[in-house]
Amino acid sequence: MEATGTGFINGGRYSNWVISSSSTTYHLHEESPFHFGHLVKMPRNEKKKKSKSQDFLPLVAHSMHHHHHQPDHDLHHLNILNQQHQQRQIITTMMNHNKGSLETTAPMVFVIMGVSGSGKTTVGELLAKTMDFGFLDADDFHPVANIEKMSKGIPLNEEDRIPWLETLRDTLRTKINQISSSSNGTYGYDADDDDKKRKAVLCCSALQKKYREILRTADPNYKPGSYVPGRVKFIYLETPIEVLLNRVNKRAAEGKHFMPASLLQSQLDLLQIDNDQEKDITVVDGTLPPQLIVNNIRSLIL
Ligand SMILES: Nc1ncnc2c1ncn2[C@@H]1O[C@H](COP(=O)(O)OP(=O)(O)OP(=O)(O)O)[C@@H](O)[C@H]1O
Ligand SMILES: O=C(O)[C@H](O)[C@@H](O)[C@H](O)[C@H](O)CO
Repeated sequence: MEATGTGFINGGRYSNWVISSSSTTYHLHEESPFHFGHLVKMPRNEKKKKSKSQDFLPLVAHSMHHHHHQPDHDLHHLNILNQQHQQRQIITTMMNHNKGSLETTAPMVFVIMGVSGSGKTTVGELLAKTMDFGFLDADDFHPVANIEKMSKGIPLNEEDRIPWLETLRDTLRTKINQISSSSNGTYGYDADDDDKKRKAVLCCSALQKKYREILRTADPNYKPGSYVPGRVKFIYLETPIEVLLNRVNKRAAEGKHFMPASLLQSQLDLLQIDNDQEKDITVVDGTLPPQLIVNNIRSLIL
């Protein structure tokens, strides 16, 4: 992902900032009467036109707005850290436009996703440890029947997955509500509070777009079907089949995991990534050593 400024930060207002990932380009723009920003995909021809005026000044830009009616909710910032010419990191709190009010949408839950063997647990645990985030493994939320089914080499179907995903959604929602409410309004030290404030990493296959949509709705402000980046963020571990087969065969031979290697193909068949619409998916190279993957995740989205 990289930030390309095609405009300027002007007295706390931004205009024409372009944020792009390899496959998608978004355009932050203003809408009157309030200066809220939201993300819209920029048409390709506009992308070309704009690129002439791109300005790669190394900068730390910070923009904040207060909406005069609801100061607490109308805060929004855009932080852009340009480190080197080629390597830019974006830390951005995206805006949600919801009936005229603004909400901050800093990610609170990071879903590490991908097929079996892509390294979700390995990377997720390391990320959580490094960032001092909480750690959740979706496998721990499967009913016994699902685990038994997979152990027998039978892929789960929709009826098996939906209730499981709904349980995960509810768990994430509790987490998001805890973080939101513990960050303000309380005084004095509460031993539980530190834990409640911690963001979370969830490892979950989340293979299909509709499955991810269930997890997105853990964010109480997420409007289903809108695909506006919210508090749930996805990180996809992209790993080629040869590497996956190697890993799951090795794991099966060691008898370390309930998931047989034979189920990998069924997972690959289901895998669906809609980068065009799903702006909240960050793709990382899953073949690197775990520590490097974690570094990449941190530099891309944290
Ligand atoms: N980046 C990596 N480099 C090398 N080996 C890895 C990497 N990530 C994971 N592995 C190895 O691959 C195997 C699968 O990893 P892991 O259990 O983390 O994957 P997973 O996506 O959580 O799988 P599942 O969905 O089946 O639980 C393990 O043996 C692990 O040690
Ligand atoms: O959706 C699914 O088919 C399952 O969740 C699987 O992805 C397993 O849980 C996981 O891969 C094994 O650890």
